[in-house]
Amino acid sequence: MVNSFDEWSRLKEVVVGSPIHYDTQDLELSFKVFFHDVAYSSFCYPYYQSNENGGSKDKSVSQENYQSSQTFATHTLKKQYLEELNEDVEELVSTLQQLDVKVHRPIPLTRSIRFETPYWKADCIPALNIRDQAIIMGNEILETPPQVRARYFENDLLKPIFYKYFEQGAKWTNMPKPIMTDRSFDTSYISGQNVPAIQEVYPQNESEFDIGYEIMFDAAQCIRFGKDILINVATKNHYLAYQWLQRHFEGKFNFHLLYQFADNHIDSIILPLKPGKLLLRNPQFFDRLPEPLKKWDIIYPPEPTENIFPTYDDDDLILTTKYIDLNVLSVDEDKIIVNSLFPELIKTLEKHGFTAIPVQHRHRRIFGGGFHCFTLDTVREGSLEDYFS
Ligand SMILES: NC(=[NH2+])NCCC[C@H](N)C(=O)O
Repeated sequence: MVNSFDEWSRLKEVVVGSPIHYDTQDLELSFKVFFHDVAYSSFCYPYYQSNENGGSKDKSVSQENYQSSQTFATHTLKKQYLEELNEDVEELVSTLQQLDVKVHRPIPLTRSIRFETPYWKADCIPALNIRDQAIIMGNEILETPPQVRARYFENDLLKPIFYKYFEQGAKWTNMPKPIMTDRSFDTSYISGQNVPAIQEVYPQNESEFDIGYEIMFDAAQCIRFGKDILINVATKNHYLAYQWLQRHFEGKFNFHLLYQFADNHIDSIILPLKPGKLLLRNPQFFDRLPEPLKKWDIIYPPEPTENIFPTYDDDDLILTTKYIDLNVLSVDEDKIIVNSLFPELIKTLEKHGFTAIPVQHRHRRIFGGGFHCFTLDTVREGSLEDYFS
């Protein structure tokens, strides 16, 4: 039976994503808006630092590719990375099984699939970062509305699992699905002002189906602490989702709005490891935490260095910050699955009394996720408790 209220209590069942046929990325508006901070600004990757004003990394993408949402460039991911990723994900699965956790897997993609809605076209990606589009809120499976077009049908690959839980009595809800025309996106986060992003770089073409900003939001923008849920809001799209969630869960969960902690996901910034112990990327975030969390023991991880990552080519597209390994998965209040390639983080967690279970994860920056992103904890032992008062 679905039961998951927090990020740390004893894990009993989990879904682990599938990387099979993660072959391409559509470099179109929704992708660029989503990954702006990491892939399309000078934020985190050396390539951009030497190219501050140089614009986009995908040099192959010409201005014409941006002219319409119907045309876009495609980035092909290297086979070697995918094979190595698959090995690492399989190691994660067997580690979880050895820890007595029941592992479910999505339907793997058997081929690349191009699809079309009445409004735009995209290429399916596999259900790999399954933290992003579904959240377990107690006994309820909640599917969140996609923000990247290629991910529109991704959750269908999880349906056999969700149906099994539904048969066992789970509630199962979908937030409204967006039409996702160009103008559905609030790009003011990118401009850094209350105005849309530069239209030459992020052109938002008009469509007869424009209805204004829509609810677009990822589950990974929430972090669960029993009755209390942190929710990162960076755009009007997210704010609408916040309102939807508050109304839907009124009286059951309290949502604490974090304003622009990040562009979207926050599970490489803040992760509770057990009641009273919080992993936080760095002290810059402390002042903006909800008051009750300021009383918790804060564990700051060591600053990651470039040498813990594989060396990538200039044409590889990096989708995460260097902080991605904070994205750990707790098996219980003691055991935490951590990337073996970041031994300094393992030492830090051990110093704080945790048992680190090292699993190798090489290409987290290419595929956009760590162990927390790749998993959906459907059954944990914890219950609806108040950890904030
Ligand atoms: N659930 C996820 N996919 N989380 C990934 C978050 C990665 C985050 N944007 C970073 O670059 O560090």
